[in-house]
Amino acid sequence: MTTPARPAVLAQNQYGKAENRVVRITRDGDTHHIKDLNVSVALSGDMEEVHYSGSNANVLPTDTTKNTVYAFAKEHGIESAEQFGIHLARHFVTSQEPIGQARIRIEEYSWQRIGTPDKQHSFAREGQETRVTQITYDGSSWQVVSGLKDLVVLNSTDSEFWGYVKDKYTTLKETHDRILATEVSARWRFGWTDDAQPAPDWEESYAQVRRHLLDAFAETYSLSLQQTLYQMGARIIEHRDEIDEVRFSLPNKHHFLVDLEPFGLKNDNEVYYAADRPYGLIEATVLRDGREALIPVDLTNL
Ligand SMILES: O=c1[nH]c(=O)c2[nH]c(=O)[nH]c2[nH]1
Repeated sequence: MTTPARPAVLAQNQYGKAENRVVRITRDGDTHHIKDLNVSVALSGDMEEVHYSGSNANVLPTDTTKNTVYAFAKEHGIESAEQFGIHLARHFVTSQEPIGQARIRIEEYSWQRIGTPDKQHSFAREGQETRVTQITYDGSSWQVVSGLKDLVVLNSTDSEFWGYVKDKYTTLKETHDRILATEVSARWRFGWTDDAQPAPDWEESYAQVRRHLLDAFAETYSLSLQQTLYQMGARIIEHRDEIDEVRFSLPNKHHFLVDLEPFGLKNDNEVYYAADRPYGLIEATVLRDGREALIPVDLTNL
């Protein structure tokens, strides 16, 4: 029997439970460890019928995907966000015939120990960045893209901006000493794609990539945020063999010198107005030479 022609055909589709908030405590005697994740599951595969006719025969309920996240937190623990995402993706693809691909996105919120050394069960939520990862698995090949967002950094000197194009609308004054500040959103893609290769040490990798990124921001004498961006990416590519690609989205958090002359005061790079908008938005990918750029251009969707 041939299927009737349809004027409207189903294209890309995925489904799953988004934003499963899971907190896992591991008790090592009196020393407790905490992992705090927000896990989103998106499954795709042979899902035409549920859309066309409403048959749910191939549909693993999103409620089940939620339960799986919590059950896996108990059964397998959460060694790292990446490892946990890999476990989940492998499970959905290998246990359900109609599911051809799983995408697991995870945000991780970090907690710092507080309290006395004899009581290792109190924590304060760290106000800095959110760690993120996205795991995609199609039954044979992995893609792991990790990163961070909302990491605000500032250099109070060693930043200049001059020598730029000037047309009839240009009013910006050249500067040889300015504040450079940004809220880093970065994603890095691992070269690891195959179960046959040893997987990276995900926790160590995150710590080292973050360190190189921050060191490069702090140590670069900047002639533009674009130059600083490239230095941050290059430092990661040069020091971390497991990473093939880094993408940044860097809002330039402008700090404008306030004119204090009306008050008879000299402003010698001391008092700034921190503008929140509009902001320059500097975005680029830094790639290991010879590799393909695969991280999406728009990081707000990742
Ligand atoms: O680092 C900068 N890059 C720019 O492209 C730019 N444009 C601008 O107005 N200020 C800055 N700063």
